[in-house]
Amino acid sequence: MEKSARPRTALNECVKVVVRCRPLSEREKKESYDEVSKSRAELKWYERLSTKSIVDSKKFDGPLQVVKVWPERGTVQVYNPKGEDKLFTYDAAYDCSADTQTLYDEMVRPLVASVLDGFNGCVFAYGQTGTGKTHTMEGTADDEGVIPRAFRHIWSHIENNASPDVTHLVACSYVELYLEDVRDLLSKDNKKLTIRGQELNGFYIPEMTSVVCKSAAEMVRVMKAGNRNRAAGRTDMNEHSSRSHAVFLVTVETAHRKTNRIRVGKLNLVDLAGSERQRKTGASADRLREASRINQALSSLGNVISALAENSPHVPYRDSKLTRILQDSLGGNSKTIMIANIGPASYNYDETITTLRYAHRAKAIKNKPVRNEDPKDAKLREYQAEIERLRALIEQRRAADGRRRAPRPPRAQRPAPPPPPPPHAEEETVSIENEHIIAESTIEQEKCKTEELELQIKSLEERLVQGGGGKDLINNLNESQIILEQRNMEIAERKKREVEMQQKIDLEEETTAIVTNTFATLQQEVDHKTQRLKKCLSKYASLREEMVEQREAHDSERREHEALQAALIAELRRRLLLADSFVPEAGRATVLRLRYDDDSDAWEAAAPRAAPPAAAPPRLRPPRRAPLRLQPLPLPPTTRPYRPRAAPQVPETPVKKEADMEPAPRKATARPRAPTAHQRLGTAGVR
Ligand SMILES: Nc1ncnc2c1ncn2[C@@H]1O[C@H](COP(=O)(O)OP(=O)(O)OP(=O)(O)O)[C@@H](O)[C@H]1O
Repeated sequence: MEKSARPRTALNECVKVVVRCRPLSEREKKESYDEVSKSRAELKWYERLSTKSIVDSKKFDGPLQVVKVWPERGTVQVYNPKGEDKLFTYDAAYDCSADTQTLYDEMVRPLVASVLDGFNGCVFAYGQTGTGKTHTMEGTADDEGVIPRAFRHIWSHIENNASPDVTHLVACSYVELYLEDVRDLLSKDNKKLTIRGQELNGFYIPEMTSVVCKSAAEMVRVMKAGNRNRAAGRTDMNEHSSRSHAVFLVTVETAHRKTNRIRVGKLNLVDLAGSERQRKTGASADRLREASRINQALSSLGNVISALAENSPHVPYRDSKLTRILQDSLGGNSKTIMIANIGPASYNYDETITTLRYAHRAKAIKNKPVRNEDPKDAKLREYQAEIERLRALIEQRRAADGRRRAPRPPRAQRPAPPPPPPPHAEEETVSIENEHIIAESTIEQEKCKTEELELQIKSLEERLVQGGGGKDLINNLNESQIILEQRNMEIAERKKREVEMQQKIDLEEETTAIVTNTFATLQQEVDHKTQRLKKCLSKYASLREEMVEQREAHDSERREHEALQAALIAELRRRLLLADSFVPEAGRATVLRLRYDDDSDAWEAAAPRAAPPAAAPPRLRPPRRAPLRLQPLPLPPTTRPYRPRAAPQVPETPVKKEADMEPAPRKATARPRAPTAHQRLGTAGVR
């Protein structure tokens, strides 16, 4: 077996993080701000920024832009109304003047090139709603997005590398995750799909539709067809908001005849739904439900990013379907780019800071990309085997057909049949004719089947792209363009490295100065150290401030979750009461019961309780009598106090011996009993 020229495993590779800031939208520009309606934070901003000559303090139109991007350093600065500005550094940062072409050439192109070389790749756009995720991934008529650019890149590569020894197969799938349901956007009825697999071996979606494409234009058509099925809606933040997470999967298989090897690269292009604060969401219950699910999935994604960044032993991939789908892209076998989209307006300050923090954390995630060579599930191998099988079948059929059609030996050479009985001569002629007809129809059928097989082979071969080795002028032009773009990218990379080096040098110089500095006077030393102490104190203060902010953000998020949950339960209760839980005969509503459904991972209303059976006629009981109370009767004043009467004198009987004694009858031995209270009272009453 020929040894691969390049290593199969790339070194552990960190997730690359890019920040893109969109311009102020037309709506934002139109919003008029006067001094009265300005929030206190906004006024603070104005004060601070006007002292820095960033804004004109007399001009109060439109929200403030509080984000400043330094593309040459990959740094994003956010003006902070409370204290020091916040600075975040990434692999690249683009301001509102940058187009998607620049972003693609500098960051995404190398990743797609790796996919064409058999690696897995993922580009995902993350950010608050309305910050330009769909704009970046899908693009517009004027500015094509990352996805169609990747299609063109793939096909220009295939055309440029066309050779009879190389065969390609390109297939696309498109799924969306809406309210925790995975749906196939390329199937007729948007059927629901199941994610299978385990955390150890990876998750996969076995039943999703896979469409084989033969050009970039065909892939764009597939994407547009899927987009028509995608859940979208209007929110207060975005006219056309994506309400689902969408994953476009491109699989590129390349077979090399000489090496007899197949490389399979998979590219996940993900447009996440935007996170949205409840207070900024439209109030409808469906919107609340959507927003709650979107935020839930995004917070699971945040937890996975945090766990990976902190090298935690447990990464909660299983918490949501989104994190299951993205498992390989985050900490697995993939090269990944995260595009964090932000808006520049001051009223989105909190969301912008949250996005930037997540993006900063994602920089620490290490992936382990491996080139996929000769995987078992390569479709190309399946197709090639099927073509071989069909060809062999056709050969067999042709051979059999040849034997059937071979000229029959002349009658003289044939063994003489036994002489037929003369009366059946006519019957025999008919049977021979029938035999002939049957044989001919069989031959016809066989011919049809062979043609069918040939058509099958043709359709299979059509799916595979095999170049004839001729590169035309346009392809050459494309190739030189690609080379030029790669050179530009290398220059940008070098510049970035220079900046990084400069930062490191500055840091080193600062530390060595402490050690090597010699001070002429004691005062000089005191001044220097005071300055350093001040710096340390301000750093400490900013870290504390960040901690407090994070806690506040966490608390407010929790409060929002709770409020959202309460709103959803109230809505559910209202609907159920209206719909079917009211039992008119009983004249009262049944008790609402909620149960937690593990499959859908949600609270659901349990089936309403059946109406109570018609009330049975009441059993008639005798009326309860008042308890008998015995009252002492008042005694007449002349009555003497009661004294029991003395027992009557009974004459003494002679004592018998024990042996002679017979059991005396009870009555005879009955002792006089003390009178009962009743008797006593009764007697008293009579007296
Ligand atoms: N870089 C940009 N340049 C110009 N316009 C932009 C840019 N980014 C976004 N926009 C515009 O901002 C609006 C919102 O963008 P988009 O729909 O892509 O946001 P989103 O993040 O996908 O929102 P959601 O999460 O709600 O789907 C669109 O009108 C889009 O054209």
